[in-house]
Amino acid sequence: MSAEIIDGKAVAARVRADVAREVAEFRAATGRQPGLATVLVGDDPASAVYIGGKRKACVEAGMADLHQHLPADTAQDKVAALLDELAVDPAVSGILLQLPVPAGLDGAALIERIPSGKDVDGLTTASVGLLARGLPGLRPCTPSGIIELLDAYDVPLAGTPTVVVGRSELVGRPVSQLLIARNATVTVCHSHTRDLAEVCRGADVLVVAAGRQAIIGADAVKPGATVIDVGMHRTEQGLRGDVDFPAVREVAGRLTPVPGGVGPMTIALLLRNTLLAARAAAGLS
Ligand SMILES: Nc1nc(=O)c2c([nH]1)NC[C@@H]1CN(c3ccc(C(=O)N[C@@H](CCC(=O)O)C(=O)O)cc3)C=[N+]21
Repeated sequence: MSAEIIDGKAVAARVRADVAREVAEFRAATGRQPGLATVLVGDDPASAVYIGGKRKACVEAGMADLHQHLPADTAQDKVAALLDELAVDPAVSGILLQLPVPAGLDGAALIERIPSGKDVDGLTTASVGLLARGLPGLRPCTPSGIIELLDAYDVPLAGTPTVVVGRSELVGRPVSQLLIARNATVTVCHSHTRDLAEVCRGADVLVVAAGRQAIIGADAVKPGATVIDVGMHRTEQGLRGDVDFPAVREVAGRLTPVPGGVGPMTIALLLRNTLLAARAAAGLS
């Protein structure tokens, strides 16, 4: 039996269409336009491609594209000063500092300049704290995109044995917390985990965000499990994930592809967060 392939592109298109409709309603009700300030420092080609995708999606959703590009050799205090300007600019609903920043800049310190109300990446210490506390706030885009995908396919989470592979700040930790908030029974694995495959085989939902190509093979997947692959590796054969797709496809019940799985959801949830930030700033809920 071959797994059902989870269509992240289709679910993301639905989310984006919903956001576009709600942006139009917001503009009609308030006379204001939500705006996203993407900040790119330097000319890393991969970052330029990602930022391009985010800006295009932003315009398609009816929001203002307030992109800022700084040269790679910009000093820390100059980047900080730009972020401080954006923080108080009423036209800016959300700020996204593209990571990684060039060597020599302290990305973590720069992220902290973003006020939590404009933190559409959900990466500031304030946003992380709100998530940990279960208080309202902007949630990181990739983790919320994963939850949205699971919901779109009616994957039950309450009480479900769920394994997350990876404990990064960007994905592993926050997705674990979102899953706990949905009453999943969550186990977090990482580079120190003993017998990774055996732990993973206990999961009905397996989220793989290890950053290592093909770390999850068929031996690590319970027959019928739902497998979410967050990995992204550029290889000579094309984009690949953290999951050995052809092998796991024969065991899993549902599986996300790379590309076309989690990636498009990240952008869709960034748009949703920008709309939520604009609404909160306008005093709407
Ligand atoms: N502050 C910050 N926030 C981010 O959210 C952030 C970041 N920095 N730095 C880089 C990573 C990467 N990221 C992706 C977004 C969309 C796709 C995406 O749409 N991928 C498509 C295809 C992409 C392709 O073909 O190259 C897919 O998987 O189908 C991928 C990766 C956001 N990131």
